[in-house]
Amino acid sequence: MGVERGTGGQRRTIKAKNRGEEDKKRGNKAEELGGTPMAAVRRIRLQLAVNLLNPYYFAIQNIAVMGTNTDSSMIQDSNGAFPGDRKITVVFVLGGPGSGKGTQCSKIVENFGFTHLSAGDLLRAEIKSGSENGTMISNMIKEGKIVPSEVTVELLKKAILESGNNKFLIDGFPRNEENRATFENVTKLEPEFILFFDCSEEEMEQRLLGRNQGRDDDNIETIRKRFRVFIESSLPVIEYYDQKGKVRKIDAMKPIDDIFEDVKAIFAVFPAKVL
Ligand SMILES: Nc1ncnc2c1ncn2[C@@H]1O[C@H](COP(=O)(O)OP(=O)(O)O)[C@@H](O)[C@H]1O
Ligand SMILES: Nc1ccn([C@@H]2O[C@H](COP(=O)(O)OP(=O)(O)O)[C@@H](O)[C@H]2O)c(=O)n1
Repeated sequence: MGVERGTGGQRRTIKAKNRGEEDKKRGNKAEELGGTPMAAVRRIRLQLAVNLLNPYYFAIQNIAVMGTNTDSSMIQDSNGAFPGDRKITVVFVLGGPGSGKGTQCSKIVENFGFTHLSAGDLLRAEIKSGSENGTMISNMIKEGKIVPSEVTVELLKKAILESGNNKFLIDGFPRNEENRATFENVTKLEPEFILFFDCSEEEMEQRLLGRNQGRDDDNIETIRKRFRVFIESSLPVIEYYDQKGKVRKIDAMKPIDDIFEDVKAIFAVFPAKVL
């Protein structure tokens, strides 16, 4: 399956040569935002170094992949005690801004008992919490840029470890190659598949302008920047998984309930939640 941009817009296949370009640009542009992203990464690395001196932290953070099942992984602490023999299932939910990822995730949660982890929601909660990374994250989101992966992966890892569930929809992640590689290195978790919502820019733009959630980034200028980032940085990740046969593409131009019928067919491999 070729991964193409938009159903109704100009269709073009995005080649892997774009991969990494946004990451390079972001590195150069980081200083424009006061050098804060790199400072945040340094802070996290320093914190990790301090944490490694703490035996309890080491015990809960040492995620080991057990067994030979390649579709799912077992995640355990170094003593085999926390969080127990949890078999973790991860589905990445990707698609352009406004393609309907969050809307469909809520329905999957209701019907299939997954826990929904939206990378964007976790980042926005981090801003609200008054975290020292808050200003940097807020600046990146206002610019439609991708927050350094160390920050986002830490938030996802914490949410997974704190959850009692073992099935996760990770929405809006991985958004670039760095997100993907960092998550894989840190958690050793491999997604079951990637649910990809394919929608034209025209439709996504209309939806975002009507979303009305008071988000700083749902204005026309930032929306267009987010579309560019999606094409340059996120589509190559979808192509990467497509080459592994892991992409389940959904026509996201349809009405919400029709889309969910298609989603349900894909999730039929998982047991339905007992209501
Ligand atoms: N299939 C659809 N048709 C029309 N509007 C939709 C559809 N899916 C979602 N929406 C609306 O579009 C907006 C963006 O949807 P959302 O799920 O927040 O997208 P994403 O999480 O991909 O950014 C929301 O206001 C939502 O209610
Ligand atoms: N993996 C991610 C996900 C979101 N983000 C940031 O959060 C913003 C909003 O992402 P989102 O997933 O909540 O919303 P949509 O752009 O999909 O509507 C993005 O434009 C990025 O600035 C990020 O940096 N890294």
